[in-house]
Amino acid sequence: MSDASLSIRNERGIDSSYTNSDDSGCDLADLRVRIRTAVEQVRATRPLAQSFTNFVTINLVANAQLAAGGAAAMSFLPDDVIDTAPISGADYINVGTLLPFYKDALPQIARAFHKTGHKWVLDPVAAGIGRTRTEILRAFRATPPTIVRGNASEIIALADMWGLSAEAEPGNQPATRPAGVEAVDEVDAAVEPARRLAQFLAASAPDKTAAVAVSGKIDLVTDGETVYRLPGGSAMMTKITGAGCSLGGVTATYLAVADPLTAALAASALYDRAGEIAETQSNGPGSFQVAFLDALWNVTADQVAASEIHMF
Ligand SMILES: Nc1ncnc2c1ncn2[C@@H]1O[C@H](COP(=O)(O)OP(=O)(O)OP(=O)(O)O)[C@@H](O)[C@H]1O
Ligand SMILES: Cc1ncsc1CCO
Ligand SMILES: [Mg+2]
Repeated sequence: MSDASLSIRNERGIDSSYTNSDDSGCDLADLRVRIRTAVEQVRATRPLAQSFTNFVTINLVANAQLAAGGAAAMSFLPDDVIDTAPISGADYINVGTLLPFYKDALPQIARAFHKTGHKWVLDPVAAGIGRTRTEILRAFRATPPTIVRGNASEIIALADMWGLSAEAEPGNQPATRPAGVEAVDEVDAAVEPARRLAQFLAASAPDKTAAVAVSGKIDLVTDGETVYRLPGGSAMMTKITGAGCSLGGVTATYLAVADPLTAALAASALYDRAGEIAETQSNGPGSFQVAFLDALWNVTADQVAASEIHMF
């Protein structure tokens, strides 16, 4: 694994330092093609990505999926979700606000997805908090998602919970947990947990591919082998609720048309570019959210694909 930093100037001139060769001869050039194709394909084919998500941000998740060019459907009933799965390119499950019946409903849905090899994205919101959430997240270990997307503390807590940290055993209390839904850890602290989680997910996937995405000031995406860092976005994204949740929903939208690594990178890059554009066109959290949805719609596939990506 090389620690050579490979950064490419994007169209907005955010970064101009090349500390490695250019994209030629490395996977990054190919990844950029895959990212651009995923963005274009979503806009051309409007894939459905169904969501079972929290009540706080459900509207933003659906609107962001539509603004990215996809289609949305929200449901909380296992029979609904399982019946719709065949026409949903990938599903999104977010455990932010739980009700008692979810303890049976969510593992039932995950088992059905596992049986059919249906792709899904997990957002382990508030991982480590509460017995019910912990039971649900532990149950997913036997029927894992294709992508896990969360903030650093959630990724660390989930890896601990699944016994994937060097010191952890399944069932032990996680070493860290978020403060409510907010991270208390830096993205860099989640590199190893994210890599181990991605390796675990890939080993259970029918085609042996998976990804983990950790959001923050600099996003991190890994397929278990290579770690990618994507800087950018806007601090205003933390002043609206659901930037992360809707990023998970849009990741599922891209997963409907792309492999897990491409889907996670495309969603992160799309959010970074849209956040930057929205910041220049808004005047506070309310107008930022509106400008952000517009930017998700208007940002070009080339802008997303040209994003600054560092590969480690
Ligand atoms: N300080 C920051 N500067 C720039 N972009 C940021 C910053 N913090 C987060 N982001 C971006 O905001 C989006 C959401 O990430 P965040 O880590 O806030 O998710 P989250 O904690 O799961 O959010 P939520 O649970 O409120 O939906 C990502 O696209 C990320 O890149
Ligand atoms: C604020 C909040 N509370 C439960 S879920 C959620 C959305 C951000 O994760
Ligand atoms: Mg979150």
